Amino acid sequence: MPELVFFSGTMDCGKSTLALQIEHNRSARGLVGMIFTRNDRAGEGKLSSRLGLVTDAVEVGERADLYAHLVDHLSQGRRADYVIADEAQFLAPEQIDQLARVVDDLDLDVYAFGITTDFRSKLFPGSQRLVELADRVEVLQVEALCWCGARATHNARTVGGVMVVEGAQVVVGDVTDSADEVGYEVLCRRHHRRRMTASTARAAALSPDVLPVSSA
Ligand SMILES: Nc1ncnc2c1ncn2[C@@H]1O[C@H](COP(=O)(O)OP(=O)(O)O)[C@@H](O)[C@H]1O
Ligand SMILES: Cc1cn([C@H]2C[C@H](O)[C@@H](COP(=O)(O)O)O2)c(=O)[nH]c1=O
Repeated sequence: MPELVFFSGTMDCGKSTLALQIEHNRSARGLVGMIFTRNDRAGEGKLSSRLGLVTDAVEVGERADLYAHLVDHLSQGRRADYVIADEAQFLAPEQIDQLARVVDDLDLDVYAFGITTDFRSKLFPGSQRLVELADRVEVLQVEALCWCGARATHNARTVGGVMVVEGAQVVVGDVTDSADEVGYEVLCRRHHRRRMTASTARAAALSPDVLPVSSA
């Protein structure tokens, strides 16, 4: 039975790498994938991993109909044996419904990859719809780690290493600690709640005046 699978995790946990591996293994056996993405850091129409691999992909516009795109593609006599959708958190809920229809009506497996929650730990609308509709939600096995060593479960947005909690939901960026630009850092829930990034923790450790963090 074809499935809609949502591979979810924090930033930097290997989602795009896994997407590229799935693509590689299937294409090595002669299968042809339809690869969708939206707002990849490497630029329009790219699916890229931090390990340096990159492949071409169809850039999904805000109003694109993914089901119609596949029907058009197939009715032109072109092949698609499975579908990959990276950065799926950026898709609209209707586009996730279209992916579910691809599974049910076109009998294709759809593998969607994305972060579940934003920098405020709120669900992205696309990810919410995936959790609602997916046959399976898979958490990636390679753990991203918080600076404290615990499993990272949350994404923080930073400016100069300092966590911010206000701003637009979508700001394309990387897990970097840049002085002025927006960056991201993965944290465990405890340190996300306390707004404690690696650099604020370092600063606190160096300050003799700091009191232990309360349990509040
Ligand atoms: N230099 C490196 N050596 C080994 N692994 C790396 C290196 N750089 C990144 N990685 C791995 O790649 C992962 C990020 O992969 P990527 O597919 O870009 O993540 P995601 O799509 O989830 O944001 C990191 O968690 C790490 O496991
Ligand atoms: C937390 C969060 C992230 N983003 C952006 C930043 C990146 O461009 C992508 C995630 O890509 P990755 O391959 O999973 O690292 O999402 C955002 O726009 N808003 C956020 O709150």
